[in-house]
Amino acid sequence: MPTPSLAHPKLRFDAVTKSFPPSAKETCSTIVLEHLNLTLQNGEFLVVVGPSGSGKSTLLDLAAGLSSPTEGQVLLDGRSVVGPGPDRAVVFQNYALFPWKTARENIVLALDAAGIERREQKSKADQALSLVGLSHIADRYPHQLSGGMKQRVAIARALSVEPKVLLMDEPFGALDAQSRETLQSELRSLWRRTGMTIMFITHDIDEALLLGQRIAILGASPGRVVDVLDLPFAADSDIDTVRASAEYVSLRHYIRASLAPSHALHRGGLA
Ligand SMILES: Nc1ncnc2c1ncn2[C@@H]1O[C@H](COP(=O)(O)OP(=O)(O)OP(=O)(O)O)[C@@H](O)[C@H]1O
Repeated sequence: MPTPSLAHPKLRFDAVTKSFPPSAKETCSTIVLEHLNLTLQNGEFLVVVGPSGSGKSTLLDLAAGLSSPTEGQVLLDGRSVVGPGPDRAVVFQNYALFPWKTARENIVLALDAAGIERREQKSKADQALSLVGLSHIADRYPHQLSGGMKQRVAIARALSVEPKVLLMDEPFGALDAQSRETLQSELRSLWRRTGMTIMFITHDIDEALLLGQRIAILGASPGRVVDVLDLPFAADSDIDTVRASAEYVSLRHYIRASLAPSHALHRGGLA
């Protein structure tokens, strides 16, 4: 019998609809995602872009098991996701580090929650910090770290439990341009080294083009996948060369047009 990881995609949204019940002043439910299909293969780096309110975070929460679909299902290795688990780690925009714990202790907490034996926790935390180049700040508290360092600790914490899938919700959104660029290139090289499956949410088109292998474009009201683009850039290409290429410029135009409120998708007619 084939193993599930060979027989199934790593992560699959199968005809997923998500609606929220009406609040006290509303009469109708809000349908956020409707019959959405999306697949991530093992080891793939997929970026999801979409206008504000199109349901990107809702989609990521479903993959994380933080909420459940109203209809359809989310499958990890062919099995229905029924809640959070150490096989999926989430990195949010706001770091979510405990301020009274050092960088290492923040990671140890996650390892403890994932059921890693106590005697292995420190070495695993140190390994994860080393992966993101932060071995030297293991004993510092979050207030002693820059925004970029805090986000690296959050990424190290996510990686420490060796998840099958890394789910990232605008992880670099709060950073200055330079830290953002540095972390983008570090994430890309981490992905190449680890072969992890990554689902990354952003509304920054350049970030999407520079990071992903594929980009899924969500449309709004209700959210659905309007297009999935395969990116032609090699994983180890030089960023400046990619940015200057005609393909990059053309794809950027296309995605911008797709995200505009009255998007007219004329892919063939792009400059
Ligand atoms: N718990 C909830 N109850 C009701 N509506 C919700 C809930 N969570 C999200 N929504 C609605 O779902 C829609 C999609 O929200 P979501 O945060 O997924 O969008 P997004 O694409 O990530 O937006 P942004 O880019 O602005 O972060 C929004 O209209 C939001 O108001």
